Amino acid sequence: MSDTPNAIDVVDAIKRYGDFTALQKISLSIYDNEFFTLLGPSGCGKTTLLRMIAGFEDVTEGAIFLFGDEIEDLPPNKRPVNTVFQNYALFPHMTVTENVGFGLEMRGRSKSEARARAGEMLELVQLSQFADRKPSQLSGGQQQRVALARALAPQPKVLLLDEPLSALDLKLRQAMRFELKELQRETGITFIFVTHDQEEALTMSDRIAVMSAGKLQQLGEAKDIYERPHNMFVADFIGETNLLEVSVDQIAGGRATCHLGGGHELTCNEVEGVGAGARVHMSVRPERLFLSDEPTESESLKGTVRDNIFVGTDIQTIIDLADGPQMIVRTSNSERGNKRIFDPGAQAYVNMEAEAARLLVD
Ligand SMILES: Nc1ncnc2c1ncn2[C@@H]1O[C@H](COP(=O)(O)OP(=O)(O)OP(=O)(O)O)[C@@H](O)[C@H]1O
Repeated sequence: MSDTPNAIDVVDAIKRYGDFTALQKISLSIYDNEFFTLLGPSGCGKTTLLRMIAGFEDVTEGAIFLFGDEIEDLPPNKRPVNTVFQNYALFPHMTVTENVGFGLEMRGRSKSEARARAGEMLELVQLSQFADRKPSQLSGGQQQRVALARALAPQPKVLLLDEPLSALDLKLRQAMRFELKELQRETGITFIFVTHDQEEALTMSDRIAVMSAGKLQQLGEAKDIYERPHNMFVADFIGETNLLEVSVDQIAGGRATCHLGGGHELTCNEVEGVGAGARVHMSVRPERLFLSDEPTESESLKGTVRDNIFVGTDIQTIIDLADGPQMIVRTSNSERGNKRIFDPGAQAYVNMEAEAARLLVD
């Protein structure tokens, strides 16, 4: 790591509202220039954490540092931080340029300076041709880009984005993901993005903090969180997964030997915190499974195909295991040449490599 201080360090931060603890001793660091996402279901405390960074909420216990300095006593308008909200909050009677320049004038910049900077920002978000329109004459996506331009205009070091895409329809939301990511790269500003949408988080973020019930569940790069979830909550919340209850018999050489309820033996990846004798869940992603009519050299579990569901990009096969619950196998259309699909009622083996099967700490 370089000597550049982290953009944000949250150290043992607790937030209480009366008797209710919204955040339970959260510690995390956000690097400078990073696209960082706080991801979790409604009510998990992501907005609370964002508002504490912005200075709209105080920290009950613990501390938050911005580029190495504690910010406890710094009011929101003195922090080098700006926020983009879900509902844009544009001024309806002002033009696009006036909306973008407004905050600058409030900060004491001259009218002409504010206009010039607004022009640059509108170029950045590719809205120069709409500079003289009123917000009501723009689409939802364009309005959100004006809100972004306005938030970026004062050159914050950190931009906080609170579910900024949730008011947009799906297609626009998907297009805006790339725009936001590009904007972050171009400006080099640290983005802290709040969402409950795991796909949004996976596609945009350098790193993701997964939260639930006021606790940090896991922090890591998107691929890492998807492929190596630490616990049941993360495995279940991010993407789709098969969860099987297993007993751990032995751990050796980075692999765990386990068995299912009916006794069938399986080899899984070893996971820190899980020892021999434990009864835990094993998670395996549906796209890491394949079907065969004979057992293979991989881990093979016998079952009966219940149904095949066509979901556009792939086929979802639901299979009742002889020795356990149902599993879902996903076969992408591009793999259908070399992976078999079985008709409902057929006997088949569900196969997985040991490295795809992951034990979870509950
Ligand atoms: N001012 C407040 N007084 C009391 N409780 C609050 C207050 N603000 C938030 N909470 C509670 O704290 C918890 C976390 O809220 P927060 O808004 O941070 O969740 P969130 O993860 O951002 O959810 P959402 O995605 O629904 O916005 C919730 O249970 C909420 O009801």
